This record gives sequence, structure tokens and C-alpha cells, in this order.
Amino acid sequence: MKDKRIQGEIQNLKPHIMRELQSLYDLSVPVGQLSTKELNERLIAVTEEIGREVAVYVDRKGRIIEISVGNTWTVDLPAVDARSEVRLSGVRCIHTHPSGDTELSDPDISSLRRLRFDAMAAIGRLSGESVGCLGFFTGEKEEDGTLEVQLFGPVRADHLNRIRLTPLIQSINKRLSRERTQATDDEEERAVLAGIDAPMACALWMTEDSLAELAELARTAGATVVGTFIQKKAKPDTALFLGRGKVEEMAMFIQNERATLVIFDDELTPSQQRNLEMALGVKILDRTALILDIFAQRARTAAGKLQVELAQMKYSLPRILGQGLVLSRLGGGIGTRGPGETKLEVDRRRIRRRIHDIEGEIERLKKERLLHRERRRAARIPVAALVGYTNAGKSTLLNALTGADVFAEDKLFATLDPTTRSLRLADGREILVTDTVGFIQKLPHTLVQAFHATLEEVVEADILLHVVDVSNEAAEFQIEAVTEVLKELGAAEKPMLYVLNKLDRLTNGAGGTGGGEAAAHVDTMGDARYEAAGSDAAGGFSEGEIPSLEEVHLPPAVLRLLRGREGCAISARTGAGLVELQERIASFFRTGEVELTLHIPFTENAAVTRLHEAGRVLQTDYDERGTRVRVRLSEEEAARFRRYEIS
Ligand SMILES: Nc1nc2c(ncn2[C@@H]2O[C@H](COP(=O)(O)OP(=O)(O)OP(=O)(O)O)[C@@H](O)[C@H]2O)c(=O)[nH]1
Ligand SMILES: [Mg+2]
Repeated sequence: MKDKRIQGEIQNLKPHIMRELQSLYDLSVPVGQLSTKELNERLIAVTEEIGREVAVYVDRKGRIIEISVGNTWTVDLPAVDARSEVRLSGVRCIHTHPSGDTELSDPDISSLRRLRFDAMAAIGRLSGESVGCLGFFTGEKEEDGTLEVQLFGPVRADHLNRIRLTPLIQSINKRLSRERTQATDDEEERAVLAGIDAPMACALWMTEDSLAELAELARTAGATVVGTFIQKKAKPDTALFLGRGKVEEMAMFIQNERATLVIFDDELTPSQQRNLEMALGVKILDRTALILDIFAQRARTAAGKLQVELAQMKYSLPRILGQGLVLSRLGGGIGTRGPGETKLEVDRRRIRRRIHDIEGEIERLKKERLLHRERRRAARIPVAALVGYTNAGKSTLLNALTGADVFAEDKLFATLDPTTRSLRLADGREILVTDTVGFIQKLPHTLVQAFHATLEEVVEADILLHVVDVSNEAAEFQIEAVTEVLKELGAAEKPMLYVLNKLDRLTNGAGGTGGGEAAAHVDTMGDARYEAAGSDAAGGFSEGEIPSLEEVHLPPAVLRLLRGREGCAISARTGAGLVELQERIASFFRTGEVELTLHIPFTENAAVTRLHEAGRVLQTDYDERGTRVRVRLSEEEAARFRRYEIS
């Protein structure tokens, strides 16, 4: 039935070798698997005896269609149609290297190209163990137009057999035929989440909370979460992060659920990511990559885009150096987006150059911002910066306080770029309020670094308003996470006022993670005061309409969070507590100030101008000799004007 032909240098082969080679045709390989242990062992055994390369060619049904001895690159495969420019040939080559050095040689790679193999493996024995390397196309082209080849290994040969070839081949074909451009962007991304539950870890967060947040991040990035895997494990497996059994279980699940990516809650090493990709056959992302992807989608301004691109480059650099990440680069979608479309395809030198350029550009932006800030400082306008966990309600608060129109949304990282608005406090003082990017636990360092330029607004502010979502059960941990990031920025010691937000969500008795639209239920709970306040929208709250918080019975959860912290409770949505908040801010700026009454002779009129710049002039009168000014000044400034002081 089958033509048991053996091609190549078979002239001097002993009959028992020929018989052995011919009997290899009777073996078969499970569909979607590279090779089998038996096939590998028998190939290596023959090679060791004859000292020559042996190659078998396997089709996608797992049948051996050709066998050759000697140089694989001269082999003639009539069954292989390698003419198609847009598809792989459907045949893979598994061959031995007599030396045990299994790196694919240049001739190996050119025969991979010539015959457009699904994949090409080289196997051999090294210190008694079967090892191998795999080469395959990425679907991308090199600069010179030839197809880019990805190399994997050397690894143990049985490891190669665990690679799931089918999805790999599909992705490559898809990429080759360029269907992907439109198709995969519209295709639903079906995500599986994964994490480990380390009982001994000092992690503050409950694994479930952290994974719930990861699901929220995945949703924000546009994925549908189809399953979650948590494994109890003291520490991550160095090769696969999870245990081998768990990974196998996951592979089944992925197949059944048609999942397209797996997102891990912790940062993976480049090799874990590569191994998992090979074992699971789908794109593998970690929390960092997911956050970077969201940032990439959200970046609007030039500065925002640059900063995201910088962070992405820094993230991908070690991963490109360490080969792999093939599937994560194929097919577009989550994890592959970014301001620089080709970012993951450029080689490392180009990446380094680009990093250098961006850093220069960011440095320029930084200087520009510094100038702005200096101008503001010269104008003596104090600055309050809103900081806090993502989704805490910072932008909503800025809008409520200043009537600004900043985009606020019930998704993570709605804001990336800072917005500054001025606010006139009840005592007439004008301050600037800055809203900026939210923080999150395990915020990638690369991102914090990259965002230094915009986060400097925070570092330079006079006071931080730390907005906390009190309706979130993890509020205490979120405060902790924000504090960590502030430390990293060198802003942890700044004066801070805690602003416990979303009070309306707790006062309806639902507590905890209750319904999102709690405010709507407030009046049915007999506490209509918030509603009355809320009806007067953004920025327009006037005193008297709003209940003083002292009258309001604060829920125990809020009291707990306030313990030992300076701050107040508000609802940015309904406006409750905003007057108190403004009063707190005003009183902060008042302390450390003194009120003076000065008399400045007309001959020194320039001092009056300086006074207007240096402090807040409350009252001005004139007499025949000069100007009488009542003014509030910082202690420092006051010292310079003391000589004019009267009474
Ligand atoms: N119930 C209630 N919801 C609020 C309140 N303040 C904000 N929200 C909602 O919380 C969600 C997040 O608000 P944002 O203002 O976008 O939060 P943020 O802190 O700016 O978030 P990022 O920019 O993503 O870091 C939105 O859906 C708001 O409508 C509040 O006082 N009560
Ligand atoms: Mg925001």
C-alpha cells in the first residue's frame, strides 16, 4: 500500500538498518502533536549507529509520508505543495543531528523555508537525554522580504511533544494570509484568568479580590472572561507558573471554551510566558501586559501615548531577547495594541533606539510642564492633586468641585492624562485641582517610571486629596496600594487629606459591594437629604442645601477607614460633604499663614504689587501717606514685609 521508500544516502546501509527505517512508516503521531517518544528514540538510535542525519516527514493527520537519510535539505517531497504563498505545506520535518547539537542549522532553516514546513524539529541525545529544537514561521516577514522564523529550544524532546501544533499552525496561516487585520480585531476575545493562592505569601490581597479586579481589567480591555483558574501553591512553578497538571486541565478547558487568551494575575517571566504559550497554544498575557494594553487604548494625548509606548517597549525588550512570545505577537487584539503598531516586530536594536528617542521626547515634555508649574508657582496659586485607586471617583470629584467636564466612567483607568481646573474656595481663595491617572495594586514599575512626567503634578502639589471608594470591600488594601505607589514617586510624605467617596452607596443600607446605582435608592431609605443635594449638578452646590456631615450618621465602615487619618466623607455623585471638603482644603492652606495689616508709603508702591503676588490681599484702603493693606501671607513671606506692619 505504502511506498516504503527511503531517500538520500542509503548506499552503504546495513539491511537491518533499512528494515528499521522502513518499519518507522508503521508508526503514527497523535494529531496536533509534533512527534512521539518512540519515534524520537528510534530515530536517535539509528543516527547513533550510522552517524548520519535521519529525517521523517509527518503530515497533519500524523502519518509519516517520507523518510530520508543524510542532508535533509536535498530531500524531494512530491507530496508537499510548497507553492502557496499564503499557507504552510501541511507537513513537518523531524530530523536528528548526529552531534547532539540540536540548534537548527542554516541549511535546516532554508529547507524549512523552501518547503514551507509546518514546523521543523532537530533532535539528538545530549548527556543521555533526548533534547530538541523547533523552528517555525511567525507569519511575519523580515526586512529583506523572507519569512521570519522563530526558534525554540533546546529543550527536552518530550517537552516539544507537548506543544499544541494545531493552534500554532492556524495562527501562522492566518497571519500569512493576512485575514487577521480585520477579522481578529472584531473577533471576541475569550479570556481565561489564572492565579495562584499562596497561603504563606505576605500578599495583602485576597486572591479572589485580586482576580475579581483582574476580571474587571479584562472587561475594560474588551475581553469576555470565560473561566478562572486558581491553584493553591506556595510559590510559582519556575517553568509554567502553575503546576503541570493544572496547565493540562487548563488546556482542555481552553479547547472546550474556545478561549483565545489566558491572563495571569502576576507578572510572568519571559520563559514562563513562552512555555505556557507552547503548552496551551493560545496567547498568554500577565497583569502588566493587560494594564499596558488598556493604557494603550486609552492614551489620547501625545504625552500619554509616548509614555505608554515607552512602558510597552521596556516590558517587551527582555521578552524579545529571550525568543518566543510567538502567539502573543500573532493575530492582533489584546496585548498587541499600542500607539506604535509595529512595536513588537522591530528588533531589539531598534527598540533600544526608540526607547532612547522617547525618553528624550518625554524629557522635553517634562521641562515644558516644569515651566508651567513654575509659572503657577510664581502666581502663587496653590495646587491640590487628586490621587487614588483607579475608579475611586477622582474625575467625578473634579467635575463636581469645579464643573469641569472630565470623562468619568465605571471602567478602570478612565483617565490617563492630567487635567487641571481652578477652584474658588468659600473664603475666596483660588486653588488649582489636578486629576490624574489612577493607581492599582501591582502597578507595573515600568508604567510608574514612564508616567513620571505626568505624575510629577502629584509630586509637586501642595496637598494630595486621596480619593477612596468606601463602597469597595478592598478599600483598606487600595489605600495601601496607593501609598505604595506614592512612595515610589517620592510623594508619600506630602500633606494628605483622605476623601472617602461614594458615601451614597453605603447609606442605602446595602453596604459593601452593593448596587452601582445606590444613590437612586437613598430617598426610599428615608434619607432624602443627599438626593436634594444631588439634584443640583456639577459644581453648583451651595451651602444650606447640603447636610452637614456631622448630622449624618457615618456608617461603621467609613468610621473605620477614617480612624487615625485626616479626612472626610463625601459623595461626589450627590454632592454630600463637598462643602466640608472645601472647608478642609481652605483650612489647610490657611494654617502656616499669618494675617497682617501693613502700611506701605506711596514712595514704595512697588511693595503693594509684590504683596499681590506673594499672598492674598483681603482689604485695601488709602490715606494721605500711603496704602493700608490687610493681607494673608505665608510665614516666610510675612518676614519680608514685617517692616510695614502696623498695630
Ligand atoms: N455611587 C457613586 N458613584 C460614584 C461616585 N463617584 C464616582 N462614582 C462612579 O464611579 C465610577 C468611576 O468614577 P471616575 O470618576 O471615573 O473614577 P476615577 O477615580 O477618575 O477613575 P480612573 O480615572 O479610572 O482612575 C463612575 O462610574 C462614577 O460615576 C459617588 O460618589 N457615588
Ligand atoms: Mg478618572
